[in-house]
Order: sequence, then C-alpha cells, then structure tokens
Amino acid sequence: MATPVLQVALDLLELDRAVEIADEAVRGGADWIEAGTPLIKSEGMQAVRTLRERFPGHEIVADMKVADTGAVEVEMAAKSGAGIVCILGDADDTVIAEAVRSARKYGVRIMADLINVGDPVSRSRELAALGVDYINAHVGIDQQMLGKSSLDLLRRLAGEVGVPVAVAGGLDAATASEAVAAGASVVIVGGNIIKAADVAGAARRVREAIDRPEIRPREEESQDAAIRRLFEAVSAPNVTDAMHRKGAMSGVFSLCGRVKAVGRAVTVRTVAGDWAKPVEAIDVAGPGDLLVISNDGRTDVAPWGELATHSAKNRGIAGVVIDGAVRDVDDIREMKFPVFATATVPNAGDPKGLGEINTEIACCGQEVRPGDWIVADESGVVVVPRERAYEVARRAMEVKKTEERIREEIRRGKTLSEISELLKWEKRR
Ligand SMILES: O=C([C@H](O)CO)[C@H](O)[C@H](O)COP(=O)(O)O
Repeated sequence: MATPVLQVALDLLELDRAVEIADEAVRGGADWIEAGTPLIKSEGMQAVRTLRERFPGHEIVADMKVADTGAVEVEMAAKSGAGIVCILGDADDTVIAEAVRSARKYGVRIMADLINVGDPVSRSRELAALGVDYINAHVGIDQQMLGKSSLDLLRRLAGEVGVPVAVAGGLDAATASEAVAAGASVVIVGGNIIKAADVAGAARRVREAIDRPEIRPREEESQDAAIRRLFEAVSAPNVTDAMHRKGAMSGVFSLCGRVKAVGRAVTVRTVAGDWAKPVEAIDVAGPGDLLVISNDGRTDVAPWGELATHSAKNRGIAGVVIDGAVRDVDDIREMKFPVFATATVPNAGDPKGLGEINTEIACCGQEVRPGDWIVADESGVVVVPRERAYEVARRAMEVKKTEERIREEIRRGKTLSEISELLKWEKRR
C-alpha cells in the first residue's frame, strides 16, 4: 500500500493567512493542500490559483462541494490549478457524471464527499461506478458537534469500495493513526492543524501518527463526563461565543475573584432572603452540582452566607449563583469557594421555608431549569440548556482552539483587526 497522504484543509476566510498556515503545515509534513470550502466562498478561485503558485510541488485540492453544474465547477477549479476537485456524493447522478467527464477532459481527479449521505456503502459503490477517483468518508463540522464520528463512517466502508478512501471530520493525531489502520489512503485534517498555535508541530504529530497506524482500545466516557471535561477546559466567554451571545447572566460577579465553577443546576426559588430552601438544597444537590438561587432580585437581605458555603463545600458542590445578596464575604473569600452574586449585604432573612427547589426559575435575566449546565468564571455566569450541552461544549472548545492561533499571530506582530480583516467583514446594509 502506498504511504497514506496527509491533506491539510484550509478552512479559513483570508487568503494571506491561509498561505501562511499552509506553509507551516507543509513544513510539518502535509502532502496535499486543500482550499477549504469557506476559503473558496470567501476568496473565490483566486484561492486555488494562489495556492497553486505558492506550492508548486504539492497537490492542490479544491473543496468545491459541487451540488449542481458539475462540469462547469470542475472546469473552474481545474483551470485554476486544482489537481483534485471535491463534489457532493449526494448530488444527482447527472451532476456526478458531468463532473467526471469534465475531470477527464481537464486531467484532474474527483473526490466525492459522503457528508450526509443516507446509505454510504451503497452510494460509495455507485459513485465508484460513475467514475469518481476517491470517496471521502466525511462527517461535517456541525455534525461532529453532535458526536458523529468520521472513523465510524470510515469503518463501515472498509473493504466495500473499489477506489481509495479518504477520511475527514475532526481528526487529530490519534484518530489519524486509527484511520490509516482502518484503511484510509488520504487523511484530511482541518481544525486540529490550522487552529494550533504551532501549525508545523501539529501537522508533524499527525504525519508521525499516520506513519504509525494503530488501533487503540476505546476509552469509554459518558456524555456527562465529556461535557464536564470540555466545560472545565474552556472559559465562560468561550461558551457564550459558542451560543451566539446567548446564555449570559447579567449583573452577577465572582465573590472570590479567580475561581471557576462548572456543574448541573439545582435550582432554588426563595423569597425575601428566606434561607431555608437554599440550605435544604445543599442536601438535594450531589457532588459536582451547582446551586442557582433566585431571591427575587432583592439585595437588601442575604439568603446565603459563610455557614451555608462551608456546608456546600463539604458536600462537594461545585459553586453557588445567587440573584441576590450574600454575606460573610471575608470568610467565603478565605474558603475560595465559587460564589457568584449580584450584591453583598450583612443581614440574613429568616428560615421560614418559603419557595421551591428544582423548579424553573429566572436568575439574573436567564431562565434556568434543573439540570441545565452552568459555567461560571471571573467574566460571569453562562447557562447552557441541558439538551444542547454536549454540542455547546464541543463548539466552545472550537472557539478556544481558534483563539489559540489568533493569539499566536498577535504575538508575532499582527493586529487583531488585520487578522480578522474587520473592514472587509463589516456588515453591509
Ligand atoms: O470539509 C470540511 C468542512 O465541511 C468545512 O468545509 C473540512 O475541511 C473537514 O471537515 C476537515 O476539517 P476538520 O473537521 O476541522 O478536521
């Protein structure tokens, strides 16, 4: 079997950055350079032309994701310098056939992308019969965020398809190695190379892994454990970015400064500083849960203080968020326990037992339901609806990774405005 190919997917919006990142990826061992779909949509065929000129010794792949007018789009990419053109495997057979005819005419190859194909094995056979040169077992970026795996798709195709198989979708060094062991001839890696601060290093790690294919025992991780691991590794701003600026509570601050809290909400509604339900909720919550308390927005009386904090800490509770005031600030600060509140005040209410535990509440401008995920740090508190928690945690991690490369480019001397091409991307009215 020929040495498997490492294809770096330049899923970027700016051509200059794409060229710089491609250069580093090539130094790390990338063989083929893909003008990613976002790059082509942003810069047009100029992206393919520029990559062709700048990397004369490397195959240029145009990820056109052709869905119609197969011949015309393949011709455009071929004339711009692509050697391989990606089309959608789900496109109509007439589109595929036209793309293949055009590819033969212009001396390029066709890669058919299985993104969203219902029956990948039989469609792959049909695509091979129609003349495509490569099948790409691809799970798209949005689908990855829901936990779909490109390796699982690749394994379904093993031994079933008569043309070389590529694989793409969230791959890193470990999964690249497994992909080769599962029969991939082309390993396509985007984010895990192009978002790294050290692109050459990231590409090198993938290259070395491809050269050492191995199947690893599956590490079983529950979805809850994965959500917690991801949320603990990102910041509250990463999470609200991932939610398109939704979910942030307003007016709440961290009492102990630089602390972080992640957990599922146990909600409490109390009235006029009555501290019975907040304190009873400590016993209802399990280790790792987070108490979210609404005191009806009142800040003249505190339903939470040092003794409650001590008790919550002993029970392994991850933190407390209060739409209202806390007291005993100095003692709580000494404990360094994550408490987030809207105010501080010395006086407490009485334990009358008014209110409810684990019902839907409003807290600092956000609706919180029992079991929703809370991510809180010095920037503030974000609520993530429980049914979207896994997806949001994955997306928040992508936000964090994207920032790593941007931070590195700022360190090298570019301004943030230059990197983001702010003027070009200002919203036209
Ligand atoms: O094809 C891709 C995607 O649809 C965006 O255009 C990516 O290039 C492909 O998924 C590889 O990127 P990663 O998933 O980030 O490795």
